[in-house]
Order: sequence, then structure tokens, then C-alpha cells
Amino acid sequence: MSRGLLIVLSGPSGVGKGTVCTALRSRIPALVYSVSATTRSPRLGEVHGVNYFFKSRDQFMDMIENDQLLEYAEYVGNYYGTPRDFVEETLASGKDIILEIEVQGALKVKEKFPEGIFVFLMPPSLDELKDRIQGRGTENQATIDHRMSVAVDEINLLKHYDYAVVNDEINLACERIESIIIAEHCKVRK
Ligand SMILES: Nc1nc2c(ncn2[C@@H]2O[C@H](COP(=O)(O)OP(=O)(O)O)[C@@H](O)[C@H]2O)c(=O)[nH]1
Ligand SMILES: Nc1ncnc2c1ncn2[C@@H]1O[C@H](COP(=O)(O)OP(=O)(O)O)[C@@H](O)[C@H]1O
Repeated sequence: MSRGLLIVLSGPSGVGKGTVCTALRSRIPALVYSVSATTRSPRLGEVHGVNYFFKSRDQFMDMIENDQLLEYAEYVGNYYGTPRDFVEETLASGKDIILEIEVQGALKVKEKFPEGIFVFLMPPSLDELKDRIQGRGTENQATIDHRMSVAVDEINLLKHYDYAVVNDEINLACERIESIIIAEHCKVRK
């Protein structure tokens, strides 16, 4: 049996990664989602084990010490990381897995899995990005400003990715990513 594809969906906060990823999973039910660990507090409606594994700082440090994370990053004051075993087991079972992670973490995954498919979700413009973060209403102004300054640095790292997908419209962005996955399955691997 051939291994599954590792798909990394990355891009600045507020670009629509979560929204696009949820829509993509309903279009492709076989696509497995990697649930990350984080030290961030749960937002209203978020469920432990579904959206994230919510951890204390000490628990997160233990996961790092015990080499349980494929990658991790500190992002705007909190830690986020990808549980390693789940990714390895999913790929070995022949299923495709999608990681929805920020840019520093994506680049670390690339060092370990250069064969992964790295997709950068682009905002139609920086003004639209700010409107989306503000419109979501989950962050205070200082965090929004911090996330916007990080976003500019992140967009400068686009060159390390395989694909750039503009999230102008959710269904269109999903179609583009679905097409990428289909094409990657057809690829002749040398
Ligand atoms: N490196 C890394 N980043 C992650 C992971 N899980 C989530 N992130 C990213 O961390 C950033 C902040 O996530 P979050 O606080 O949920 O905010 P939101 O994605 O902007 O709604 C986003 O860019 C996520 O994609 C992970 O396991 N590793
Ligand atoms: N294509 C789109 N057009 C308009 N609004 C969008 C689009 N994609 C996402 N959004 C909105 O932008 C906000 C941020 O999306 P979210 O998925 O939380 O981003 P991220 O996970 O990248 O931080 C949400 O309010 C979401 O409904």
C-alpha cells in the first residue's frame, strides 16, 4: 500500500485556513485532520480533542521533552504543536492528512517531510485580511495588530511553498486545493 499524502495548509492568521479546512474536509471526507496541541485558552464553542488538545504550559513542555511533537512554534504568546505519532500512523495507513499550521511550523515540517505538499493560503489583500481578523471578533486590538505584523513577515516566506492559493471565495479556494490533491495523487514520483 502506498503512503498517504502529507498536506500542509498554512498562511497568515485570519486568512481563512480554519474555514477552508473545514469546507475541504466536508468535500473530501477521507481527508484526515491533524488536531494540534496548544497552550492557548479555548474559544467559545471549541472542544478539547476536536479543535485542539488544550494543554498547560507544563504539559506542553513535557510533550516537547518526550519528543511527541513533529514540530511546534510559539505564535503570538502561545505554543502550538503537531502530535507526531498520529501523523506517522495516518500516513503509514495510506490515508492523506492535512495540517493547518502557521508558517514557522510549516517550514520545520518541510525539513522532516520534504515530500509533503505545502500550500500557502493568500488573502486577496492586507486590508481584507485585517477586516477578516476583526470581523471574527475573537481577538483584542493589540493581538490583531501583532497578528497583522506577523502576517507581513509570513507572506514573505511564500517562496518556500509549492502552491499559493488565494482565498477570495471559500468554494473556489477549496476547489483549487482539491485539484492540487488530485494532481499530486497522479504525479509520477521519481
Ligand atoms: N506550528 C503550528 N502552528 C499551529 C498549529 N496548530 C495551529 N497552528 C497555527 O497557529 C496560529 C494561531 O491559531 P489560533 O490561535 O487557533 O488562531 P486562528 O487559526 O487564527 O483562528 C494559526 O496560524 C494556526 O494555523 C500547530 O500544531 N503547529
Ligand atoms: N473567502 C472568504 N471570504 C470572506 N470571509 C472569509 C473567507 N474565508 C474565511 N473568512 C472569514 O474570515 C475570518 C477568519 O477565518 P478563519 O478561518 O478563522 O482564519 P484562520 O484560521 O486563517 O485564522 C472568519 O470570520 C471567516 O468566516
